[in-house]
Amino acid sequence: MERQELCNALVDWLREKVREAGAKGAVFGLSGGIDSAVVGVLCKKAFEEDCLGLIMPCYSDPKDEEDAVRVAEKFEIPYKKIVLNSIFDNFISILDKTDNKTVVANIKPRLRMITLYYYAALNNFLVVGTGNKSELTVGYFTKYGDGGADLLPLGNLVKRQVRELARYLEIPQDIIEKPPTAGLWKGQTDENEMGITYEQLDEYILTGKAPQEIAEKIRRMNSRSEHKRRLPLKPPF
Ligand SMILES: Nc1ncnc2c1ncn2[C@@H]1O[C@H](COP(=O)(O)OP(=O)(O)OC[C@H]2O[C@@H]([n+]3cccc(C(=O)O)c3)[C@H](O)[C@@H]2O)[C@@H](O)[C@H]1O
Ligand SMILES: Nc1ncnc2c1ncn2[C@@H]1O[C@H](COP(=O)(O)OP(=O)(O)OP(=O)(O)O)[C@@H](O)[C@H]1O
Repeated sequence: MERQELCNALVDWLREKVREAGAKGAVFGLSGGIDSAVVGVLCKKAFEEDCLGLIMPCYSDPKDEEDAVRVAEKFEIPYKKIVLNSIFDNFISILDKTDNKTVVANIKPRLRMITLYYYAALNNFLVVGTGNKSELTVGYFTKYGDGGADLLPLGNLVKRQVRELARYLEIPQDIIEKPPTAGLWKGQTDENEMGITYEQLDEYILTGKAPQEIAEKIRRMNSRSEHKRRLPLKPPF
């Protein structure tokens, strides 16, 4: 599909799904990264003023917050900033301590999910998530954290296609080129943590081609994360 055609189709799809739900708009987290910038611009095109970008720093890099504000202002996306630092601190202070940084870091996307659903209910909006096909394929998201959403407009696009769409939408170049990161701890990057590059992952998803070792790793990650892409299991009786 041509980029313009794809953009229009996604905007129409968002409107249709929101209308079918009896809702009137969309709320989404604006992180300062490319995925949420694309989602924000698509939602603005679909719902005009009936959309809301939430900027929710939780000990996040201040540069990301600046980038999120820059996107919101450039595209006139209504936005609100909600700092989650103190609720995060309070929350971990009542939990058992652990050295497992992923377990602790996953609280951040889950606090954002709670905040997004609060504003969704307040405004009769749906929560629009930013997950793309590359992340979904290998389960690179927090279950019921950033994975908790009502609609995933980028869910059938690999990261490379999201970048193409971002260029078409005129997302600032430096945001398109930032190394993708979940921002859960200092220095984290998606590619380092996953142990594969988006180029390898996207190529495998689109063509089935990858060096054997990489293909096996992707298949393993896909199979281990199956539980994140389905509803919780229930007994068959
Ligand atoms: N077989 C199974 N059947 C049913 N449930 C199963 C299960 N295996 C684990 N689980 C459950 O899943 C939990 C583990 O999943 P989860 O809590 O998500 O934890 P986990 O997958 O370990 O961590 C999330 C990963 O996503 C990354 N991330 C997070 C947020 C945003 C982004 C991004 O770039 O956008 C990336 C993050 O850096 C980390 O590597 C277990 O604690 C367990 O409750
Ligand atoms: N500080 C934040 N404020 C608001 N929303 C956030 C923030 N951090 C993450 N999110 C939300 O969670 C989603 C997952 O973001 P994350 O930063 O983990 O990686 P990503 O998948 O590379 O997305 P992006 O390219 O938008 O940063 C974001 O797209 C955004 O919707």
